Amino acid sequence: MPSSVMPTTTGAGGRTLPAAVSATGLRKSYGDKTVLDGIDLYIPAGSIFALLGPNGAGKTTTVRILSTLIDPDGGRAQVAGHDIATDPQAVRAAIGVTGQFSAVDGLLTGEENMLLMADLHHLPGREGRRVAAGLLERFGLAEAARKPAAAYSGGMRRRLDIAMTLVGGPRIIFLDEPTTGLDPRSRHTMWQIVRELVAGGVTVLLTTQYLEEADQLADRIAVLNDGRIAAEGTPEELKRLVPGGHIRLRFSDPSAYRSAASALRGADLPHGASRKGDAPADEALTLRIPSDGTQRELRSILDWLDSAGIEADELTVHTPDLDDVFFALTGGTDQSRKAVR
Ligand SMILES: Nc1ncnc2c1ncn2[C@@H]1O[C@H](COP(=O)(O)OP(=O)(O)OP(=O)(O)O)[C@@H](O)[C@H]1O
Repeated sequence: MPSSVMPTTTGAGGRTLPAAVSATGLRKSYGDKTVLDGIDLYIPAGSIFALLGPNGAGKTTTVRILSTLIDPDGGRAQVAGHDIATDPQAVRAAIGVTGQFSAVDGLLTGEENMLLMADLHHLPGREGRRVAAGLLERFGLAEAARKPAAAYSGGMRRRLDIAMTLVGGPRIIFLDEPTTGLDPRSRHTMWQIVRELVAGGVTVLLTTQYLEEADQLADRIAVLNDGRIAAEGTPEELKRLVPGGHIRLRFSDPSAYRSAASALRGADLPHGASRKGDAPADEALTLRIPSDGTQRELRSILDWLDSAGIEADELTVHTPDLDDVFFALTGGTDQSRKAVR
């Protein structure tokens, strides 16, 4: 395939989706330590893809390979339609990368940092100033633009870092742990920034140790563990991989609750739900019916509720959260669970 042709796949409705990033069989070892043991990735243009994994899983190594900072020992990858091995310059021209170690120079002001990037991208002076001012404004840094970046908070530095990445107008952005160490407010601001980037047509590959972050942002998630992709899919698909989903019925009338609970005990529900469905003794008057969360099962449970004359005041579907998935897939201990949160 010529290096300028983007690989494609057939998406929903038979549409052909161009890949912003595609990789097959990426391998990397340091000495006798295998860091990546054959990674395949497919990231459609205009989407957010999260590489989720514990410390040392190989996330940064993957980003460094895809951004041509290091060579893989094996496998192939294309970024923006360019082969990382044969056309690294074109790859670099198409991407922006912000890493765990930021490019921000603390001695320079925010504005000076931006203008330096504009210079690096050979923007003429006036155009450079216009782009810099626009991005500083967009990222809420206009007021602090004349202050040295060393005086910025962690969240401001991270925003400046992304603003600097955007000076060259990249169509694909790699964000390596963009919110590690940020407080909840700054993390939410960063999430909003990522969403806006993608709304503007940019493709984002982000690495994260935070399950909630992947859940909030990503169209698709790959769980990286021990140098391999343990599972890949939409957040909802991943959550369906592990048990723990249920339908919750809440009643306000205690007698309706009691009769529903007794009907449920004798019921023959899908998914073996009936016997376990008689929820905890419950002051909140709720019943839980185990469910895999699929449309088919939900429909049959609703049909059964109708036929049994059960009408709850509230019905909610609970899928297992990514915590459940992550620890099922990575075999994490309580110790690593703490480290990952
Ligand atoms: N240059 C190197 N030399 C030797 N080992 C390395 C090198 N770079 C990475 N490693 C090792 O490769 C493994 C994966 O590292 P990587 O930084 O890709 O993980 P990560 O998933 O990004 O983890 P973290 O969340 O801690 O950043 C680690 O065990 C690390 O020590």
